[in-house]
Amino acid sequence: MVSLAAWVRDPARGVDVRLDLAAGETVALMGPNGAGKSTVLATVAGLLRPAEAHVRVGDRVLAGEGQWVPPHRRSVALLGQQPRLFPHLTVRENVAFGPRSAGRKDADLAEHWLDWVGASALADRRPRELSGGQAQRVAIARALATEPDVVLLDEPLASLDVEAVPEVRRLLRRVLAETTTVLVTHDPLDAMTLADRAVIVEAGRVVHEGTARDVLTHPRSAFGAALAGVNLVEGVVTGPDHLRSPDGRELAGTARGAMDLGSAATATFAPSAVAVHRERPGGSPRNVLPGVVTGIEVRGTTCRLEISGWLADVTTAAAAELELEPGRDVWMSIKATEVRLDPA
Ligand SMILES: Nc1ncnc2c1ncn2[C@@H]1O[C@H](COP(=O)(O)OP(=O)(O)OP(=O)(O)O)[C@@H](O)[C@H]1O
Repeated sequence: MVSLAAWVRDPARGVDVRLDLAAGETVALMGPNGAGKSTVLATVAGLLRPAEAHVRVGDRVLAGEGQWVPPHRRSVALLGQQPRLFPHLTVRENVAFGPRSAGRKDADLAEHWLDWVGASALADRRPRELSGGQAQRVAIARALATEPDVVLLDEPLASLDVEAVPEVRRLLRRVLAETTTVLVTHDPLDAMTLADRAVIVEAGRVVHEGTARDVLTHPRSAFGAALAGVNLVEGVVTGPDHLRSPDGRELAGTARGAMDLGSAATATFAPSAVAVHRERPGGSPRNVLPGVVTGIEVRGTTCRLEISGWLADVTTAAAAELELEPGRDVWMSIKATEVRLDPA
């Protein structure tokens, strides 16, 4: 196994990111939409040639120092959300394509990798005759059949049906164990369970890197906090147990350290601590704040809502009953005991 070092600088896209992976390491590359993740992967794969790129795999220079190695000679496999199999070729021919282009006539190679992903029985089918999970397994076989030094996975589970995810995830775990891999994912659980390290990029820059657990449990950015499933509000101390966010929202919480009036602090609270109402709730000592629903993600029996920048988890039944939809005005209530205040 070999190391990967990449420095991608693309002023046109506002991207300036360095990645260093030890041989065999798996790094989860995470960040909001437009942060630059795909730009980094495409550059390493040789599909994009930004203003400046230095890419080294082991002791081979793929980009920089006057070199630009074309994609098919990089020994770098990129697997995206969509399997992108050739529609007119059978599954076997799809898997054999990479090694054949590289001059390897070894017919057993395709069979070997199809077997490895548990897709031997599908060898004579065309891509249109495959389910999403099957097609992604074949795409993994096709990527591995070239025996790449580096594997780049761009949200490989994102477009799969929920039922197909566990099997493909299991397969990916085996891939990761055998190669140097960059995994772009939005799923904190995948980052924690599949990756050795996580690198968070925001607006084209690395803002945090470390073990996945550390990055996700001690988030340094609103994105990291949202990933970890925690609301993180940065603000100013306005009372012994109070914080005001830059947009003027006041939160009462439980202080975990000395809170000096006027100093910076953060409030963190779980999405499950947020109750959502159509009408302004009265009564008990709670934080009661108005908001607008900006996002809804159904996750089985629960529903993750984004309400004016904060995350709230409600049951799917409750979301239906409240007729929640993007644009809807709602009220959030959060118990002060559920809001943790930390001096910055
Ligand atoms: N073909 C292009 N030409 C110019 N700018 C682009 C192009 N594609 C993307 N960009 C810009 O480059 C920046 C980085 O985009 P990139 O696709 O790398 O982000 P990303 O982190 O992969 O996002 P996502 O999670 O949405 O896939 C963004 O500002 C984007 O608008």
